[in-house]
Amino acid sequence: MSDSPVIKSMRIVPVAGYDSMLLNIGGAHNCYFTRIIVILTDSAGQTGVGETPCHASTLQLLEQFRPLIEGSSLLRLNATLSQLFRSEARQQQTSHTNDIHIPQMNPEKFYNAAAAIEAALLDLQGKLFNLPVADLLASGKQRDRIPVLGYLFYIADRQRTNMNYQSGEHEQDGWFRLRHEAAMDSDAVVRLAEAAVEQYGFRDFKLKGGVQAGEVEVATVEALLARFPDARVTVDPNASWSLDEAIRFGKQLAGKVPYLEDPCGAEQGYSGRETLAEFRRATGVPVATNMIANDWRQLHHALQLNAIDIPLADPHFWTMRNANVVAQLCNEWGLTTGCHSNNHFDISLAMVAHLGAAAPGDRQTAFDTHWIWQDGQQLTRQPPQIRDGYLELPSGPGLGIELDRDRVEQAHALYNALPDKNRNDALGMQFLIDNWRYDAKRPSLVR
Ligand SMILES: O=C([O-])C(=O)C[C@H](O)[C@@H](O)C(=O)[O-]
Ligand SMILES: [Mg+2]
Repeated sequence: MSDSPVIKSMRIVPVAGYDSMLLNIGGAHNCYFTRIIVILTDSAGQTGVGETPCHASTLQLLEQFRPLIEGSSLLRLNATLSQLFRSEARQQQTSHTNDIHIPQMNPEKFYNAAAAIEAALLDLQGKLFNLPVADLLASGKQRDRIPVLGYLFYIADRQRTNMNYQSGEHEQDGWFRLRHEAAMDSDAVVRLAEAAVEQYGFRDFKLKGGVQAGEVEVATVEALLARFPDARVTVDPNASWSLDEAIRFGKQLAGKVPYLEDPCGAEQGYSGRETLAEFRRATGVPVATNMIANDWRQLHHALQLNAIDIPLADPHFWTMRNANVVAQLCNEWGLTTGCHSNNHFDISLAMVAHLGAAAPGDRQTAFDTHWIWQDGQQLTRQPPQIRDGYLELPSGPGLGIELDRDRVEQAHALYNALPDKNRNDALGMQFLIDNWRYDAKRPSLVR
């Protein structure tokens, strides 16, 4: 024990990358997305890494946790993380919001910070024991490849903005070119899906909804199903449909989609958990959520109401270990395991791969990942690969990835050069619609 490695230093590195003009209820993704990389170095000279969404308050929290992490024993990871969870910062941030997809309104910075630290510690422990992180999660490694879905978006015309969206014009035809081009109708989204299948072999798709009128988005789902009759296709309108609309669209799609994600939310004095329970009863369509079951207390209420079938436990919102516990509960209680995602680099991709690899049982729906929008901007030497619709678990101990230090420094320099460092999806949207403002109950183009 006295020889066990000790954490010598914690480096907190905000980084930025490029994104397409992807539409959601919160507006249009900026041309830049930001993340935080935590790099721990231990007394044996090993490094462990974690990644999490970036926000100024998350950076502050990570700084606050530095004295707890530096000097801690790697073998006492449980005690260190327990201390973190007992900290005042967590007590102050227990409130959760439905606006989880609008990061500037998301108060879960404690979890974001804890998730990055926990992942980096697990990476180090894995290296110490020569085990993959999946084997350090309570259920242990169950598989080597994880089904993931093609996350499709309507894409706005970047040329209508003066923002620094990348063009992809130097790319050959195919996914890497198309992902930068406007895609505002079903035909264009089907073309995107075709290119994504060609590149990654997906059999599952999710359309990010909450953008156009519900009828239009349902028609896009049907167009995808017509083109890929054997695929599993769903839509996530981020609770922008009313309960009545959700039931109407749910009945239309019943039997055709494996689940609907947050089809409705809080309205007229009823909570999102209550309206989703009514939606399930009325339609029989399974419900996935990343909006109303994001901590133990919310999950408990959601399950008591029979409101959901698939908690999309994102390791960045729960931490990897807690998300694995959710997966264990899903397995024991007849629910389905899934995972939410935002734009991310390949360290998060590895975190998600290990989480999926450790989920027990076979009721696992294809995990979300936004990686296809960032593929090519890796911060590691050999990013995990998506082939044939599966994310392959990297081999090697820990998370199985090796940082590319040059690329990390470049991404850090890009972050430092950004004028506005916190995410604001209203900005791009205002080029499309004057004075556009977020409205939780209206798709972003319905104004
Ligand atoms: O509700 C969800 O699935 C998300 O939060 C995903 C986000 O909407 C993501 O697509 C984004 O960040 O725009
Ligand atoms: Mg969602």
